[in-house]
Amino acid sequence: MGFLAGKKILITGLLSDRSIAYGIAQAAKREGATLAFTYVSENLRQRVVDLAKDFDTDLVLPCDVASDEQIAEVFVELGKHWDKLDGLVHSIGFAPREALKGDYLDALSREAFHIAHDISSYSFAALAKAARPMLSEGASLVTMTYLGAERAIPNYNVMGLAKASLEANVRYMAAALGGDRAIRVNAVSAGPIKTLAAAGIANFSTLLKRAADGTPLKRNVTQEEVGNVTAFLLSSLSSGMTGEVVMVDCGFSHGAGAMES
Ligand SMILES: NC(=O)c1ccc[n+]([C@@H]2O[C@H](COP(=O)([O-])OP(=O)(O)OC[C@H]3O[C@@H](n4cnc5c(N)ncnc54)[C@H](O)[C@@H]3O)[C@@H](O)[C@H]2O)c1
Ligand SMILES: Cc1c(CN(C)C(=O)CCc2cnc3c(c2)CCC(=O)N3)oc2ccccc12
Repeated sequence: MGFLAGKKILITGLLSDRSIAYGIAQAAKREGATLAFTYVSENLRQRVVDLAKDFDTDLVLPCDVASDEQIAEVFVELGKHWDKLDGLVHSIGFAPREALKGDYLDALSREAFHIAHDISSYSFAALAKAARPMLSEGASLVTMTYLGAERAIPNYNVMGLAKASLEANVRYMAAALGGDRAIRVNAVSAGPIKTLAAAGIANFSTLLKRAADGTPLKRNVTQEEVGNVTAFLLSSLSSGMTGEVVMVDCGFSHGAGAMES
């Protein structure tokens, strides 16, 4: 019997088999959870339906988090299949590509700031607001953040501000939901991983190598490892944790190597 046996969990952000959401789904399925997924746009539906087959589910719903209607519709539709939701995984981040390269101020615009915060931070609270009526006693919400929230990492730029906002969101959502059915809210801060969101980022391979060399474990973290910690945060094994950001980065952020980078 896995430690997520009988849990009904909605996972957003599944795009490929390299997605962090894919690693999360693998761990959650292994631990006995029943899964549902969302996809951002119609052209990606079949791709996500096919990926969802790896997790024995055909519950795959459209959700562009820029749309309040689509967010609301997710939980109306989900409510037709599940009477309660035990877990929600927010694995969504986006800023206009041109904002993630070069000098922070040169790359910054009001629109890039707005989009990054809307899609990468507000969306987590928006999903929680819409899910709230169907969340079970002891339900757990988890989002994905990055060290760029705390440190000025070259090129991460306005995404760092959005992740800082997301981490504050975790604390305020935990405060709002804790007294209400003991619903918990936490974040996993993952080290760099070569996913589609990382593709096309200038010098990403250098960043990966530097991260591996700079960590106590001398390697990069994997989707599976992020998935295992996320599954733990989704389960009652983490019942004493809420409002927390957990580093899953092979020790990079606390290791001596971080000073050299
Ligand atoms: N890859 C890394 O190095 C890394 C490290 C730490 C944190 N993260 C975070 O992990 C999360 C998942 O990213 P990933 O690395 O798995 O890449 P990914 O490209 O596999 O996933 C990103 C997801 O965001 C979704 N998305 C983008 N805009 C959206 C919108 N408007 N509505 C709904 N969904 C939207 C995409 O469809 C995709 O599924 C992101 O929050 C990212 O910031 C990634
Ligand atoms: C690590 C790291 C990542 C991975 N990571 C933690 C992320 O959070 C990915 C963020 C991201 C957000 N928006 C977009 C893209 C990536 C690329 C495609 C696009 O058009 N928009 O992205 C970086 C960008 C610059 C520097 C480091 C990194």
